[in-house]
Amino acid sequence: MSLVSVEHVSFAYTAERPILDRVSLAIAPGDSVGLVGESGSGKTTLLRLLLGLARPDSGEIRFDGALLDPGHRAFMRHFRRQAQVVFQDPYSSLDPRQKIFSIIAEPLRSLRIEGDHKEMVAKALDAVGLSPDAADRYPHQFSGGQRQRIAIARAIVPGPRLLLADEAVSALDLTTKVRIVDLLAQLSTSMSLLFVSHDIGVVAALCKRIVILEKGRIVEQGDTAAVLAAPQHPYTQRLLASVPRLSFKD
Ligand SMILES: Nc1ncnc2c1ncn2[C@@H]1O[C@H](COP(=O)(O)OP(=O)(O)OP(=O)(O)O)[C@@H](O)[C@H]1O
Repeated sequence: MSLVSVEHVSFAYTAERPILDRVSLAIAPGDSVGLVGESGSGKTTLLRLLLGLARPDSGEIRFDGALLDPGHRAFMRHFRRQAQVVFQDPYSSLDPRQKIFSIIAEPLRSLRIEGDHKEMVAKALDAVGLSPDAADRYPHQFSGGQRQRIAIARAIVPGPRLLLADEAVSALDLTTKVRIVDLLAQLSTSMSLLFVSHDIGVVAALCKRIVILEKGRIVEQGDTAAVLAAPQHPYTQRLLASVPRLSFKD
């Protein structure tokens, strides 16, 4: 069974303009899926629906077989522990007044997860390649790449089964980007990953499957290497033509 299934989902912010049009995709346990499309294609909107921050106008989203219903409080509490998100900007996503321990432990507090928070935070820091003493410092004492590691640690600390990443490496310089992609690749062996990006090259390096979104419609999806080796849709061909060199995930 799929961990996430999106079936014929449509959504509009205003009546005049549909943003998502009958979108269907599935994420299996252990899958890494790249959602690619140009700016304005609806990637973040789909992510918002997947997080239960908005409700589809039609169609449905299921998590582990159960309907994702933003109005169902008990379900949403369970769901929030299972699905965590990392955003693009490692500067604005961390509260500058809080120490790293408090930032990473936040989901443990808000989700009322019991246990030794110190130990859980230390494990999360270790998983993202930061030393335990990072816990006592403040965000301004870290580089952009390190801040993104902290944001990832905060996302994985409750032990999610699904990690959603929205342009999570787009703001980073090339070397840092490669390191964070490596970290996400490593994490994707123990959880499902939905990686939203306009950068098809990064998706090729990280994701087993790729979904191409154009103006709110999925125009192509499948095994990343297969889709990128022989793109069927002109939009995918155009996106690919703008990337000079790709290395495929095997
Ligand atoms: N709150 C909103 N109210 C009205 N329109 C919105 C809202 N949020 C997004 N939109 C519109 O929906 C469309 C899709 O936006 P979305 O952010 O989902 O695209 P995207 O593919 O994530 O783009 P980007 O890569 O630039 O972030 C855009 O045309 C945007 O202007």
